[in-house]
Amino acid sequence: LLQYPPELEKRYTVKETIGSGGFAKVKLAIHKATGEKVAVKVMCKDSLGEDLHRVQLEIDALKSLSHRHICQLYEIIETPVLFCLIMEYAPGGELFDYIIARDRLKEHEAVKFFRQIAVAVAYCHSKGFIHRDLKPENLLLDEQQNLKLIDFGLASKPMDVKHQLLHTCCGSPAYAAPEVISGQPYIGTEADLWSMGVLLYALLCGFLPFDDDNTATLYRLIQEGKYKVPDRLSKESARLIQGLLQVDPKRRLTVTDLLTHPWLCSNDRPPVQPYDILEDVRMRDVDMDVVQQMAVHFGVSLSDMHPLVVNWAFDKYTVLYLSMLKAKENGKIVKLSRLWYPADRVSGSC
Ligand SMILES: Cn1cc(Br)cc1C(=O)Nc1[nH]nc2c1CN(C(=O)N[C@H](CN1CCCC1)c1ccccc1)C21CC1
Repeated sequence: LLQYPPELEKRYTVKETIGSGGFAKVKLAIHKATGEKVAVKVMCKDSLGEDLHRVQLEIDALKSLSHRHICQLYEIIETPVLFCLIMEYAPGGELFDYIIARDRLKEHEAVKFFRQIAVAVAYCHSKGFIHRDLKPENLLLDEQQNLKLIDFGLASKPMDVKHQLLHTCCGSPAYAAPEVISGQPYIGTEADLWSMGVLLYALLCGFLPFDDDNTATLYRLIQEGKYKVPDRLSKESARLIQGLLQVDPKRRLTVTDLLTHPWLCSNDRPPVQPYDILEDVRMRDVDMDVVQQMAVHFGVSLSDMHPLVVNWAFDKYTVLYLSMLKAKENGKIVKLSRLWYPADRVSGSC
């Protein structure tokens, strides 16, 4: 790959590639100031072609979404030829590989994961975003075996998320809703819920409900909406899958039905709290201890540092604040070294 931007090299040590697909490459990197691992999604502008607008969609979505089950955007470094998205690193890899390694998940583990996915999708919908590509490949495991939703490149933000009709047929065919593949205008939230049904089936069975090498056959199977339910599935889980894999989107469960479904609140798990869906790191109070450490690091006053953090510019202040917060939540003590090169000092009063 061509040389990385100086801005990236200065504050990150770029390591090996951990993912490559389509028009992007994901590298592991170390955030020098905190020692924390991050993932850098690098995209060359000139090889993006008409995918450039997808990157813009993904950036807009990621800048608006901040939730514990969505892979957090930390910093954006853009040059005339490159986009570099510095993002949260999930060391557990893709949920897809996790399922394959175990054949299929036990019910109690599927409940745990599916609840996290449901809360993440409910949060996205509440912020007006449709993911449109929900599948196990787009769910990563973090160090605590919790899920992080990624790949918002197909996401869309219709004005009225509940009623605005979408037209683009996109996402992976096996997870696509009947109304999406039939080319009719469809409501994004309803299409995401169908994909959740396919996802839940894959978690519990280890294979797909609708699968065929021939795409035309696959489409027919999806539009018929007939699939086999293995006997070993519990009645409750089979009923939930049936509620999600309704060919008629008007008969399909909504995300609210989903969050209150008995199967999700089984094994004495408390019902999902409204906070779980509204949580936004930015709406939480700013952690003033972290801001104070940053002020010392940059050699400025707390009152100069605070506005730079709550500015959420996805710049070197945003990544430092979020990286420190994550380390703190993981019980790690991060000692920020004092900056010696004045050029890096905060511009303005100092
Ligand atoms: C695979 N793996 C194994 C370990 Br250990 C860690 C990982 C890993 O990927 N961790 C990780 N942390 N944060 C990220 C990743 C991967 N990653 C990704 O965004 N990964 C996606 C994976 N998509 C799934 C279907 C098609 C591609 C990707 C998108 C474009 C190009 C390459 C990769 C981010 C940046 C958000």
